Amino acid sequence: MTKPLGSLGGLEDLAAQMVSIRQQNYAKPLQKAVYVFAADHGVTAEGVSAYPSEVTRQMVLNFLAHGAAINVLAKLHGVEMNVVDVGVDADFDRIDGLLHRKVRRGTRNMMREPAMSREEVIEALNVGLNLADDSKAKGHSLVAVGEMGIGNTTAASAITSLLTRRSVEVTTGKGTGLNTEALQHKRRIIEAVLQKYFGEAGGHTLPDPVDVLRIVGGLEIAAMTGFTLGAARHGVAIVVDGFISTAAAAVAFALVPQVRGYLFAGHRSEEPGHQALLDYLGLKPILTLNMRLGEGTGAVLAMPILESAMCLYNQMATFESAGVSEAKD
Ligand SMILES: Cc1cc2ncn([C@H]3O[C@H](COP(=O)(O)O)[C@@H](O)[C@H]3O)c2cc1C
Ligand SMILES: O=C(O)c1cccnc1
Repeated sequence: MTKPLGSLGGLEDLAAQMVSIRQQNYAKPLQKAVYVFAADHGVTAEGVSAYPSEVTRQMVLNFLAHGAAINVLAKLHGVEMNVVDVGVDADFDRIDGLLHRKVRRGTRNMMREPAMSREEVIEALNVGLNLADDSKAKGHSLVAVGEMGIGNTTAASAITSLLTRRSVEVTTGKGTGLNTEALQHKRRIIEAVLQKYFGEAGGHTLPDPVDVLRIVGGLEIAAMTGFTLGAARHGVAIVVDGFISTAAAAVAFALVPQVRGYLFAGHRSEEPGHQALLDYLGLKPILTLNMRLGEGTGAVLAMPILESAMCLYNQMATFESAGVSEAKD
């Protein structure tokens, strides 16, 4: 193509991965969607978030009223927005525009008992797997995974420590904005949970990934794991967002390593544990904007970059067709 060799840098890597995912369909325009999975967390009873858990319900209503950051970005970039209730602690029975997939009203408090039963975690995984089938049927070819769930950085940090073997100190950050003292408390809670179920330093062998989800995960996290597995199975490119959706993708990768080839990391979150997950997955973030929001915002922001990479690949002239002289040897 009419450019110095390698001059489009990371865009060339993105195009190469996208072509390998899309195979003979690579020249078709991308059809984009974001799935925002929402659920509550029993562990919020331990004081691990700067915000009260009612915010999960309130933000779901805000998504449906188009007022959240993800609504603005999805609209701007032509991305279909889907909001999924997997386990919000509220009754949404008569609300239109929401995908009603509630497994239960929030997880249990992992400090006292496993967050979910075996049946619940399987049901939540199936919510995601089934939505990936629906997404494929709608023709989506590039999907972003986002979430809303007060307390879910605590679940994501516990998952990250168990999968990556990194200390809670390294995998735990301030989430929505804890002060230094509250952050220390959050770390102590996560350490106590890991000690209780997995022994010293999270044990010596890698626990079963589904057990990790069941004990310290979240309903929306399990649904994101299922969605990631399902989209990869259908050969659809997936953009993971921040810390929590990447934790879900890491569980999917621990279950089925082939998932890796379908994943893009939209951005690098400010949550410190995100880097541990990106290292574990071997992913390089497309953007670095010091964001720490979630909802799928970083993933949707990266979609136009992926589209740009594909358009360059598909539309640029070659040296031969444009009559431009190539490099001297
Ligand atoms: C108004 C508001 C909007 C949000 N959108 C995403 N999150 C993000 O913050 C939460 C995780 O942080 P923590 O573990 O500290 O509770 C998740 O809901 C995540 O999506 C939000 C949080 C708030 C308060
Ligand atoms: O990186 C994220 O996704 C994130 C970070 C902090 C709070 N909520 C989400």
